[in-house]
Amino acid sequence: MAQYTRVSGIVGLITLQNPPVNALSAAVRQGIVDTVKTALSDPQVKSVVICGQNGIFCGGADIKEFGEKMFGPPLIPMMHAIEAADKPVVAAIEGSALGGGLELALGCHYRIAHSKARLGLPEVTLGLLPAAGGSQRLPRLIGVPAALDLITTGRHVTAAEALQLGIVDQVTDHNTVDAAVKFALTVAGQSLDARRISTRPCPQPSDLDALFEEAMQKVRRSARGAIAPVACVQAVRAAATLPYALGLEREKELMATLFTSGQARALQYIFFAQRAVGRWRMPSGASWDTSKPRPINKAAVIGLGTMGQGITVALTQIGLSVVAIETQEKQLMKAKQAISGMLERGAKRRGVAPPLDRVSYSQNIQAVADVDLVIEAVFEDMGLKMEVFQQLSAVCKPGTLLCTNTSALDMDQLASETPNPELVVGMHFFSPAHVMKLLEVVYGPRSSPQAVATAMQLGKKMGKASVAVGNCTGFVGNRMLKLYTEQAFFLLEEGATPELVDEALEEFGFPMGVFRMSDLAGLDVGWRIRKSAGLEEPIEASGQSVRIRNGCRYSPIADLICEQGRFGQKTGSGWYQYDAPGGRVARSDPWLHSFLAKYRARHGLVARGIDHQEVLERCLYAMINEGFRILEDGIAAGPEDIDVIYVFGYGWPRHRGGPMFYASMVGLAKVLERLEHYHHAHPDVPSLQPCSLLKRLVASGSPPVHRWREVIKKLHSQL
Ligand SMILES: C[C@H](O)[C@H](C)C(=O)SCCNC(=O)CCNC(=O)[C@H](O)C(C)(C)COP(=O)([O-])OP(=O)([O-])OC[C@H]1O[C@@H](n2cnc3c(N)ncnc32)[C@H](O)[C@@H]1OP(=O)([O-])[O-]
Repeated sequence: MAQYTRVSGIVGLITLQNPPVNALSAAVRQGIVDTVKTALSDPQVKSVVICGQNGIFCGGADIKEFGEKMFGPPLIPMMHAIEAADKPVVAAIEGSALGGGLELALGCHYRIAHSKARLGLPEVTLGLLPAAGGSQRLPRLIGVPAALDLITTGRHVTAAEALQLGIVDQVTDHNTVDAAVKFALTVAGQSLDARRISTRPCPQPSDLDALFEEAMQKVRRSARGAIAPVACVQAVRAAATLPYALGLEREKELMATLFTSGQARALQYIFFAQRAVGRWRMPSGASWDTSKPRPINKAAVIGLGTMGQGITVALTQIGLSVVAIETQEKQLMKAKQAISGMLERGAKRRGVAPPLDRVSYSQNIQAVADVDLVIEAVFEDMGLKMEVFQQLSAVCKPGTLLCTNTSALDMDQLASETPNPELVVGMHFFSPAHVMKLLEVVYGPRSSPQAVATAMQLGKKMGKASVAVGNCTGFVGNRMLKLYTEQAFFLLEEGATPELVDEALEEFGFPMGVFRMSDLAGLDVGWRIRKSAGLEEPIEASGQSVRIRNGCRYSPIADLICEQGRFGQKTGSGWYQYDAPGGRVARSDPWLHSFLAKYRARHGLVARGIDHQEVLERCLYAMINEGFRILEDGIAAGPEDIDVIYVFGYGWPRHRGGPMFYASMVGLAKVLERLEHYHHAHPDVPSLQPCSLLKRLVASGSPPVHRWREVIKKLHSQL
């Protein structure tokens, strides 16, 4: 829908109306076509202004229409009609002008933006490219290098940067529509030839081939198998080498290769999943729209190790006053320096003053008496954490929310240490806490919906992808990761090498394979968790094989190399070799290969050929199977929760949508068949036994992923 009015006597004002972001749905496109025609044929009108309702210009094409049959006027002729107009058309940009929204503005003759506006062509983040002339007009307006940067990254630019790049003609701090109407009055009757961007020649970079070669190498390196960034480079190249009309044809061709691709569907699924997880629901029925968060003005962080420091920075950067507690003086001094450094660097990037005065430091837990929320981030030891929660219960004012950053321990056991377990939730950050986007908000059986609502809102304010999950060992992310890693260890026993496993996973799109990631994180972390889970080597006298734990197959390989002091990068060797402790470059290690050969010989294991397909099926399907168990247990409310956790916290390649979406793309029947195949081959590995929810979904015809919540709900209602 688009509304037409005449203002200031001679200016036709067209207002896009499609809340919340004025997306270019079929109805909006029809509205634009009609109102532009009205304005151009209205003799009284000398110039036109296009703006958006509710302080936002336009969020682009309507992504919700992508899966459906397209109807209504197409975008490109609509943009051409505006550009070809014989009256100046001015875009009044407030809030956002993104994707088709910016392309609409590029079809106009002038662009006025509010100083807080954000502009960009983020189509690549949806597995697409700017397909309404944007890949042809933007290079003509701002040059090839700048256009390549914006189109291949999809990043949003501020109004100030848009002015500097030449995307907009004016920036205002006042009412943008008024400014645009005033501007439209001044350009009425002026020639528009030079303002029609598509008619301009594209500025030619000095060495075009070298520039595009470098751009293509750059996107191929960072894309990790994503196809849209490559197509974006090809589209911009068309702008630099072809006349506009032929370039537009090329843009259309390339878009056709992307539009129906699995990657585009995966990326658009994640776009909506990221928004869906904000509409959280607990098994009790309490949910985001029935639970009011508490206001949080002052917070505290207990324990200033790496995680505590990052959490302090994340809280301070959103304007909270933070009390940072560390009992060890030396560590406190070290942390103070690190936190100040992170705050200064963050402030410099945002061009603001560093909020150092918002953090106060103390060794005395009494200092948290007047805060609204506490996040405990001390060493991962239950005894120590229980002590801290006892102290907090004694010190904190009534109603203070007590949160733990534990990554695997039972947060409900900690709640038992307080008189108000309803005020206890987990806030599981990922390292570095002020950078990583994921936050698992963990609720126990006694956590109040208000406590969950407060933690979720705080997460959103910190710019986190916050996901509400139930309390269990490892919550969602680490619980699934355990099965992924376990299969990788079994594959080593059966003949694989760390290199082969990592190669397969990195080819799939993970930034790092399981063994390189483990060397980065430190093998001792996993070793400590396995020990605290009682998985130490059985007493020889027990006669139990070292490769059996609790009656199930177990691989002690990682424990054995930890016993050698090989903890990964930090010790200079782990699954790979490094030049020195702290080295970053992983090199194959002959010692480890001979260790594996001796290990297999000692346990009578015969190495066999293992290909990439088996690595993916074993590691990913075991993880996915556990994902179905998590849904069955109600620990996660829907597949979107699991997929957002893996994409934003565990490096799952975004263009593959997340483990559960990937399973739906592969086909649930295929995943079930392969799991049954591997479980038959490895009956002593219960995690390979297909989950009943998976079987139920296959039996009910493998419904699409967005319909799984219904099946799960029905399942839970029958339980
Ligand atoms: C031809 C052309 O070349 C091509 C092919 C294209 O143009 S492809 C499209 C390119 N455009 C984009 O990539 C921009 C995508 N949107 C955003 O980045 C953000 O939304 C925002 C604009 C910066 C606002 O952020 P926000 O934080 O204030 O609100 P929100 O929670 O994100 O969004 C509020 C609600 O609006 C929904 N929504 C947002 N953008 C939408 C869009 N383009 N289409 C449909 N729905 C959209 C969103 O799902 C949510 O719904 P619900 O969850 O409430 O039901």
